[in-house]
Amino acid sequence: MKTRSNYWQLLPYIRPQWHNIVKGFIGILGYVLATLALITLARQFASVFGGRNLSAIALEISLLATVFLVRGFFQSVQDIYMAKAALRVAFNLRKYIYTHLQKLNLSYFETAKTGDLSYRLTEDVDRVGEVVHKLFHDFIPCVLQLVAIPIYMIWLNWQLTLAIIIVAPLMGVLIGWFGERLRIFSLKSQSHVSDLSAILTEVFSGIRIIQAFAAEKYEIARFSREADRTMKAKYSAERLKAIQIPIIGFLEAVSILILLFVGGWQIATGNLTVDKFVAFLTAGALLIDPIGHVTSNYNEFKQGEASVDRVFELLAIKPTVEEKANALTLPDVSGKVEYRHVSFAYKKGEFVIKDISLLAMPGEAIALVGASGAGKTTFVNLLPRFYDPEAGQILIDGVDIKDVTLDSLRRQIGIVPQETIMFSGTIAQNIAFGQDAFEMKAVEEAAKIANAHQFITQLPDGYDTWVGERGVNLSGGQRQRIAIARAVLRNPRILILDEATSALDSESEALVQEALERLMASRTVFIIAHRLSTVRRCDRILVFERGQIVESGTHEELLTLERRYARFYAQQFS
Ligand SMILES: Nc1ncnc2c1ncn2[C@@H]1O[C@H](COP(=O)(O)OP(=O)(O)OP(=O)(O)O)[C@@H](O)[C@H]1O
Repeated sequence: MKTRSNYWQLLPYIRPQWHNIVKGFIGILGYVLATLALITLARQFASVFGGRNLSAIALEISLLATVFLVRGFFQSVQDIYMAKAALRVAFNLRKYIYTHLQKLNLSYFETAKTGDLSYRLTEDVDRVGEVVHKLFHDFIPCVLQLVAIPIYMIWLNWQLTLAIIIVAPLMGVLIGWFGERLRIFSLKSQSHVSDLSAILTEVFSGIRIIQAFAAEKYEIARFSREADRTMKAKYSAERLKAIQIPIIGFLEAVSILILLFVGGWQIATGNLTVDKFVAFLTAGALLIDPIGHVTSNYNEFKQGEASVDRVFELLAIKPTVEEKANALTLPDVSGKVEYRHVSFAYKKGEFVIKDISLLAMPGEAIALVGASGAGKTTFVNLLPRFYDPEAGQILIDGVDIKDVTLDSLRRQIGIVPQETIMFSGTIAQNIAFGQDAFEMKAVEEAAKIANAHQFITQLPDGYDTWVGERGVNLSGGQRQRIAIARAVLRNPRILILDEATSALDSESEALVQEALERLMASRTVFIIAHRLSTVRRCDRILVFERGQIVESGTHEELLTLERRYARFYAQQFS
């Protein structure tokens, strides 16, 4: 059971906008006062209307026109400042969530659906912004009118006021009931839409596999099922609104009929003048609009609450790798890496790394070999703190990596992954990834070291060639050399390389290999090695098995041992 609406959590994002909101409120106040002035003028108008005094009528009309103008001016003031406040709330919230997501652990993104995340950051945040806008721009002014106008009406004639508001409690109950049902339908519909968007992201990124497996029909059926659920949930909400509007409309009509009856009766008995009745009717007419708005706002708030819930659900996820409050900046290191009795489990109790100790000296190249699932990737992922170990310590140059800022730690570690991801931008921007300002000369130098300069200069726009989404296609070997250039430019003392397993043509492989060797020179390197040439050339080879290092030594030493590595070598590399 939810006790407190997540809407309250929006308060810290709304508060900084107070100056815009105050300006908007001045607009609202002016607007409500002008509305009350309209009612008074309507009463005066009714009293001069039958009097054949043309100049009095003209004066009243010009006064009415002026009040309408003033009212319009205040409405604009309110519109401008409230829109500004609401858009800023949405902007800040979106930025905050995005920043928060960047801090979450890899493990979160391994299970999260990217389509769903995008939906929450775009559509859901937009809807939250709309709700804030509606609240200040529509709801609060309407509520103010719904308070001010009835007070004025009571002052005019309390019996008539009573007649008009007699159905209000029933209306309130109905609006509340419909609102809650709408919130539930909305939550369902939003979760279906984001599932839909998750399917789309999955499908378009895996379209090759889908076509290769001739799974189009299967995917179309899956998409249709989800689209159908989305449609049904939306239809349920629309059907509910379609029933609600005439019911509320009928209740409004009933209250007007009661008003006409009581008014007619009071005029007949001499307890009410016609001009007062006209003023009263004007006030009643001016109430219809705010009642309609408050009803639809309430529905929108209930629907919007689903988005607010989904947005704050993201913010509630806490990163498990956290920086200490007093974290230090890791100074430039020489590259000595030490693992001390390190154990790690993705799931409680299921250890993937079991009590490993290791000392890597600056400049040492260490190959990690072993069967798939033995824990090699996990082991290296602990170094940049993508995960934190359950037990043990990892030190760089004698400093515990938990004592330093993530930024300063990760800046000292270069990673060349198996699959190079290209971000939308130019080749130069991709090499200088993560830097706003970079020297073109340095980028070119890095590309030269990475054996990438030549193919880049042959591209139509050279270093300015657009890659990534809808950009130029690069081969596997070219992408790898870009990744190497990225690492060269960063110039880290420690390197993590995950050698690509996919076969490159021999020319490309030679170029990549040469680039890697230049990159590795004089750095501490952990390389998940698949190529025999790499393994042999490393200073030390670690053989992983079920989360432990079972053999360690040079290629020759391990071969003479004639144990796992020798078997492995015979199977894999012969
Ligand atoms: N994010 C994760 N969540 C849960 N378990 C995981 C996760 N990543 C890896 N594992 C498990 O941890 C174990 C070690 O995996 P890891 O990827 O480190 O092995 P590896 O030796 O690098 O294998 P490969 O060469 O296939 O990449 C495996 O049993 C794997 O299923």
